[in-house]
Amino acid sequence: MNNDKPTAFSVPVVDISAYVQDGTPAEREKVAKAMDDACSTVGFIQVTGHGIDDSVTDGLASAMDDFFGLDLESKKGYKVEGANRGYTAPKTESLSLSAGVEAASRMNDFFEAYNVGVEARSFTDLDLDEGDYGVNVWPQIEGYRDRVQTYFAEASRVAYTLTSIFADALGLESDFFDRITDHSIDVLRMNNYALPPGTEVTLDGDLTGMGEHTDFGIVTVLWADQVRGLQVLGRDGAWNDVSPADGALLINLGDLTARLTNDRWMSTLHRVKPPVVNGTIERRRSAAFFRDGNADAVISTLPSHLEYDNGMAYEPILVTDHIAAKLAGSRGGKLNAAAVREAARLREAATR
Ligand SMILES: O=C(O)CCC(=O)C(=O)O
Ligand SMILES: [Fe+2]
Repeated sequence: MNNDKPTAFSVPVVDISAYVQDGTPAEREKVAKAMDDACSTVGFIQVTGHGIDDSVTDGLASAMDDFFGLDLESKKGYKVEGANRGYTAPKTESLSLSAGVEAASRMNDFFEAYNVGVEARSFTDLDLDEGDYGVNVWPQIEGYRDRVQTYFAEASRVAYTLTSIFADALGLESDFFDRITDHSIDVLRMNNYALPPGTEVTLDGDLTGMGEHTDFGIVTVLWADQVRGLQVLGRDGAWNDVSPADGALLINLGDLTARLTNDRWMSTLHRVKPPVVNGTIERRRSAAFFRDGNADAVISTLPSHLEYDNGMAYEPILVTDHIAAKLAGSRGGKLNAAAVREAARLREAATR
């Protein structure tokens, strides 16, 4: 069976304006219900009514173009060893290792990325470890930092709105997520999928833009341009193309939310395979804002979800330990043996 065949798969659209603005309790209840359905059936959602102005996303896209347009040597000047920050050159990461499987092609992913995020030092009243968060480096490009930080603040606001909706949808106290995300490890990974000019490609089968993986944390707010490439693993085990509708943001759940809900809400496997057009790949851009949770928070399955999935609950896990094991896979080349459930789903998809 061909895994790449399009199927009748669709990503639910949820309009969150009742939470962004002052919606009535009844309007909010409808949103929370739609979110619960989407999170328990697909794990990827198109979000409209988020309130991020086009000028802000245009600013982000232009900042990304300015940086990725530099020559490789200049970009490499912004590499940061041992932290999830700065420039990642093509083929230095392998996301599938974070999900516990070797890539079929044994080739690292060809995306390049630039990461910025929340720093421990911004919480002056807390004694946090800088190593759990990371320290930003900023390219010497006029207005880059402003444009990226403006988008970052907006993505953070949307992530906050989303976790308020999650609390209602899961029947939790309204401050449940605030308690585990009020000094969250948040990272914005700006991704560029492009091959160096002149690289000829004949087949796209073995080219991995970004290997199959689940996101690590609580929720991801994903801005992507409309070039094809993102594929999501459906419940039926087939890979499905996904691209955002005009003005919509994609959101998806990470492993920590799957742990909270004992997999009733899905941390969906996804990967990127940009299309090959006229012998080269079509350039594609995305920016993933990850809300990973407080480094010192312990994530345990919610009592209301312990019986889901035959009573097989996850062990409680410290956020920083979980993220470190995932990063050791994607950035450190070390197979993540703890990703048992993700690896099993991937192996099953590979047999189809
Ligand atoms: O490029 C995309 O659309 C997805 C990126 C992604 O999955 C990630 O950065 O974790
Ligand atoms: Fe991802």
